Amino acid sequence: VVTQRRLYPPGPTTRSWIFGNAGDISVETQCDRYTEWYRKYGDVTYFRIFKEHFILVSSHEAAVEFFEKRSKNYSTRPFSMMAQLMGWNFPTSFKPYGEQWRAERRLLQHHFKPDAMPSYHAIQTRQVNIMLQRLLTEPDEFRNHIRNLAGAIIMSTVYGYDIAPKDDPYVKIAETATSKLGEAMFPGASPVNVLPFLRYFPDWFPGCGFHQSARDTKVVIDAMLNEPIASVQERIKRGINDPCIASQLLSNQDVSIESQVVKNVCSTIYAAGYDTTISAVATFFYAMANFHDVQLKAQTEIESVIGTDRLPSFDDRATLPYVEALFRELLRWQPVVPFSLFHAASEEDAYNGYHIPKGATIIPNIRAMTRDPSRYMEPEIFNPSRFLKLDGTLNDDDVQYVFGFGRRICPGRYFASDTVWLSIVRVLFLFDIQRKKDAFGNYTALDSGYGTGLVAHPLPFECTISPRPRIDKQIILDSIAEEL
Ligand code: HEM
Repeated sequence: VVTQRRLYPPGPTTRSWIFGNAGDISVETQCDRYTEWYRKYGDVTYFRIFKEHFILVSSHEAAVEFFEKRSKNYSTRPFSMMAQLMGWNFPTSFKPYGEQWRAERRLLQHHFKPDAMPSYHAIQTRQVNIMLQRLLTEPDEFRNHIRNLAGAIIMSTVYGYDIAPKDDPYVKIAETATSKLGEAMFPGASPVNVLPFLRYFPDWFPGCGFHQSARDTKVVIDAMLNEPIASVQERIKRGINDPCIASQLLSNQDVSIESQVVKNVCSTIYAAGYDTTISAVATFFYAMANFHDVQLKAQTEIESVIGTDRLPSFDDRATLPYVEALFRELLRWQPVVPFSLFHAASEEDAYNGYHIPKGATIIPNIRAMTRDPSRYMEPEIFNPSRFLKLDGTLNDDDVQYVFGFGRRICPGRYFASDTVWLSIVRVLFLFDIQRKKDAFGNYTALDSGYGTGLVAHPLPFECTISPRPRIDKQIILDSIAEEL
């Protein structure tokens, strides 16, 4: 009997039949390896780690084909044993395609649809202003101010809770839980992800140190799910009804929503929205210090449209095309989630004659799409003008693909866009961001590079943030105080 061997898409040769490409790739090297593989093998690449199949999708066209045209088959998520042991399987983001996911996703979409956005503008404006005030007094602490901005906006929107300026207990819990995410999600990061039977082996067995890490994380995740929501329930009992998302979900009269669903949805917003917002705003400071001419151009636009005696606000967004282009370039230049969240194939499939096995993990290589030379000339250069037509108006590349694809596209994208846009336009208005100078008065190079986690952050770097001399500080301080 002649059986035909199924042909997988092209990809690196395996090291051995058992290991596949395990050892070729790690959390630290994945970015370089993916780049190398798609350049060598094309936009749909196959590799294997033990018996797990992976398909790396590196072009926008292929991503649209998989995740949008064939979304029925590619909208689920891969299973991760480590995520399950840690308790990191609660977020909507990691749930398999199905009823549970659909119910939670519906609630997220309801609260984050475009016409719900103005209801969050007061919170976003207030927190951006707090960040401006802190930048005036403690500019070198800018990374902390950004973390506070992101944490405060989400905690206030979701739980109606004002975080403490330093060491807030809820923020600490969420940060600890999130720091474990790489271990849970990256295929080779924990042995139990590739050899799930290891979960039945005791702690002392070689390679089973993951048990302790899983137990520790589980405690933190339980706190993240339960503690903030308990405080909202407590306030509702006392008759205090904040207009936050949690209290709306808990006191919805029309449909009773299971309390576990409320906890999942609220914590998902934190888990998905905190680190991502921090990354985008931190990249803004990094890019502005590195590409000072871009900063000047944006400031010139703001000054000519708005003047110097009032802060820009959401209503000004459509009148500032260069700032909008800068915002898009920020998302393109250093994509916040370079390899998105992995999708998986529900059923086997064929693509260009190649076999896609059932259960294969599909990796959207967003980073490669942002560096496609046929779309973006000199992709490593930060150049907002690539999003402008000759007449200075915006072109139709709105880089939405950095928020993912198809049925799993980021439901928080409008909210994130508003937070990041207001942050950048107000910081540009008020401050000059520069590289540091050395002892001889020369600007020092700024090339700290980026971390390798699920969410890409610029590694620690320094810059000088000083109020722009053309802006009357007092007028601004007064208007900030009015909006607080
Ligand atoms: C600049 C900021 C952000 C970026 C670049 C970003 C990007 C992404 C990406 C790439 C995905 C994966 C989509 C896919 O699987 O195809 C995603 C999923 C998700 N994002 Fe965001 N995100 C951001 C901010 C936010 C915020 C602020 C929230 C919450 C308000 C949020 C909530 C979610 C959720 C819940 C999912 C999972 C959706 C699902 O699995 O159905 N994100 N995001």
